Amino acid sequence: MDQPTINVAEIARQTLRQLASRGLPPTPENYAALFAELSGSRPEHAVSRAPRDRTSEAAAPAGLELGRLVLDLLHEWERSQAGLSQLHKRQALANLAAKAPAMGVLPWLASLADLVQHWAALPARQPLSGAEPSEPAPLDAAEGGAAGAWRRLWTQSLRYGLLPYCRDESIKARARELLAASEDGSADLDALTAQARELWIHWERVQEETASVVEGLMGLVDLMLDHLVDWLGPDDRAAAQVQLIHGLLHEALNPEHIDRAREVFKELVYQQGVAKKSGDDAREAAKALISLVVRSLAEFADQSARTNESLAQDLARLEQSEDWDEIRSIVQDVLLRGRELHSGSAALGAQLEQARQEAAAAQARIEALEQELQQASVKLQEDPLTGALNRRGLDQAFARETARAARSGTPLSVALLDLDHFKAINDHYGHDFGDQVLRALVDLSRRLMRPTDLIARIGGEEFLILLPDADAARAHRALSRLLQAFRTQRLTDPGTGRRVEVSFSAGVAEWCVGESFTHLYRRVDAALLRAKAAGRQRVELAEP
Ligand SMILES: Nc1nc2c(ncn2[C@@H]2O[C@H](COP(=O)(O)OP(=O)(O)OP(=O)(O)O)[C@@H](O)[C@H]2O)c(=O)[nH]1
Repeated sequence: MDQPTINVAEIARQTLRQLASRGLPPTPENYAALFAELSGSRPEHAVSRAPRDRTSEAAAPAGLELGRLVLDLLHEWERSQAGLSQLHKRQALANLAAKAPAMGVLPWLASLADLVQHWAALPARQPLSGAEPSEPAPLDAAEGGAAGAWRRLWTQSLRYGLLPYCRDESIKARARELLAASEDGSADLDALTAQARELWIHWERVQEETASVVEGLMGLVDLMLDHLVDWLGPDDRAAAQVQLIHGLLHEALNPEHIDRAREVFKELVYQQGVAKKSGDDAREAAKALISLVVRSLAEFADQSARTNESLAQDLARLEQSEDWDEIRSIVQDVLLRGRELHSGSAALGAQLEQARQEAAAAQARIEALEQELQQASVKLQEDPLTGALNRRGLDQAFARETARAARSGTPLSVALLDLDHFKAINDHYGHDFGDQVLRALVDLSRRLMRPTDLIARIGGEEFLILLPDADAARAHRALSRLLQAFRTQRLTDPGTGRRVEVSFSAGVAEWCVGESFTHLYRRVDAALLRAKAAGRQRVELAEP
């Protein structure tokens, strides 16, 4: 026979009505018993007809005591069991709740009791190493919850923000450990916090160590560079390069400066290598020449000693000889020895001349090599379009000139120039004409300014001029003259043949002893900006 379909919600409503109409206390036991009665299932508990009192709960039938169950559930919910995450617990309860409508209250409560019993049977989770032995505060790992979002944020920060940048293996290992623990949804929050705290303390210590290593290395580099200048001797160029490296490393320790310092150093090492090779070659050639001369002189002396001895014998023979034929033969011998001596010295002369020529050729080769090196080094420092110094050349010139100015106590000024409306000139007359303007400025500055002044192209249409032995006022006058000449020079429009007037704006500053290039540039750039803002075609003095 078919079982009638039970409407659980309707029975639940009827149960509540019955509880009220029978005047029963609304205890879970009474509700469960009445529910069973109405639904036709076997009543597990007798309905307590007495008004609710404290003893009635204690007297609830064995097997399922709701109060106990609730307390146990609470306890197990808060406890951290080994191998059981909060997420698992939440899911288990959610699953059970979903089954409630189909199960009936008592079987459902029995399942809940089973579940709680299962949790209670699990041993407590061990706290993570380093954690304080305190009551664990579980991490709420529910995927959609705020705690879950925080956990994801935290683990992502560790994974993508910290781990890839850990150079120190010990930090990396600790961060990995912490990441693994954080990703395990069952991790205890207090333990994680303690572990994270340890990581940051360790991180701080490693950073401090790294900083002190860098500081120590910088001290060492300083010491080495100082002594390098002494070791290199009176080589102005090399000393300027060393000074440049020094300055670069002291301005700001960033990869760009370190790269530039490394390049300058490589060039210095190369130049010193070539200089040493040239020195070695010259020494070898001189040694060969001297040894040849000594050998030849010894041979000559030997030969002349032998000749002298023979001559002495001939003379003795001559003094004693009375026979004309013998005398004639002695004279012939003497003449022969004289010729031998002469030809020996002539051969020696030829040998010496050949050795001299070889030494001269070696010397010429060395000079040519040095000249090539010099030219290659100059090319490396030149802007190919205008022939002005490039940034690299300027760095070296700045190091050299500031060293010279500091040594001699003479002033040094710089001017920063920027062509006016150069974009419009390019757009209107074409890029080739623009290039011509750039070259014209460099040529003019070389013709008009002192031979010791140096012009460098440091940007598209930006130039920097170094003016040794010029204070700010003098530099200002020099730049104003250059501007005037630049504006009035003949530059013709390639299309119409008409004269085109071009100009520049400039800032001028006098270098203060010890001032870095960056600082000086900032001052002179501010003056240039003022010149632009004031209408262009002018030279402005920088603030001290
Ligand atoms: N012909 C040529 N033009 C260059 C070169 N390098 C940079 N330029 C141009 O220089 C122009 C610089 O323009 P802007 O920075 O706007 O400056 P500007 O037009 O001179 O304006 P102001 O400086 O404010 O007077 C750009 O059009 C660049 O294309 C180069 O080597 N040759």
